[in-house]
Amino acid sequence: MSSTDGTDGSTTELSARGLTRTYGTGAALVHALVDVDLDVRAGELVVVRGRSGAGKTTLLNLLGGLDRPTSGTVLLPDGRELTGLAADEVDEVRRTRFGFVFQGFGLVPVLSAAENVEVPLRLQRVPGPERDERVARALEAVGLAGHARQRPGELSGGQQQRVGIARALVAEPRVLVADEPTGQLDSTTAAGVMDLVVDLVASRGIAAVVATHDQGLAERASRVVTLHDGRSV
Ligand SMILES: Nc1ncnc2c1ncn2[C@@H]1O[C@H](COP(=O)(O)OP(=O)(O)OP(=O)(O)O)[C@@H](O)[C@H]1O
Repeated sequence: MSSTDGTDGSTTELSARGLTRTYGTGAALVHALVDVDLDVRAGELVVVRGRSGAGKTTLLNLLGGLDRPTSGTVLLPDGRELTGLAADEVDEVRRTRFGFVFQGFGLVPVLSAAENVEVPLRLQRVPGPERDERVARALEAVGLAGHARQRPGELSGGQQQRVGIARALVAEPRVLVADEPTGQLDSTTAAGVMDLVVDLVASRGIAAVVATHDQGLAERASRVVTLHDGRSV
């Protein structure tokens, strides 16, 4: 079941209301995120910008169910509140609905590119032959068909992040959450990875939330959210 309340009939994949996250107490209290509302629809690329410490990672972690807000909610299209689910239900939602891409790639160094991409499918207990086929397709989609057997240490930074993107997309998530995915890449390589993200969002109709300082990506976004001291401005 899914709600279709976008003006073009697209599904609202995530709906955040009044998201607030504080850390610490007393004099050490930090207002990392304050009263943020955000809808992310299928086929949309939402870019989150803001200076270091503005709250970008905090927002992405709450949207992706990696952290819980101090107050506020994140609603899923089936009507459930992600922020109100038990830990095992959140894990299930993360496995089946989300793909994550990280600044540091997050690949397992002793596994080949293909084995890294395979991890989410193993977690979902997808049978072996189907896993192989889907991994091959995912690597091909990110332009790495010929690199399946190489380990991360044998790949360039841009290639490693492409493996990270293939891993995020192999289980066909509805939402891609990427926290500064090109933060460790030179500008030319970063542009290639961003092109890939834009293409994949458009061709697969997934929703993407990307925290980045990349001006080029912001210009191609469906929407830009700018955070300042935890507030959307
Ligand atoms: N676990 C934590 N405990 C205490 N304070 C935290 C914690 N995590 C984040 N903060 C604080 O919350 C604020 C927002 O941090 P956040 O990491 O979301 O910012 P950011 O915009 O992602 O920054 P960057 O661009 O440097 O990654 C900062 O003031 C940070 O110091």
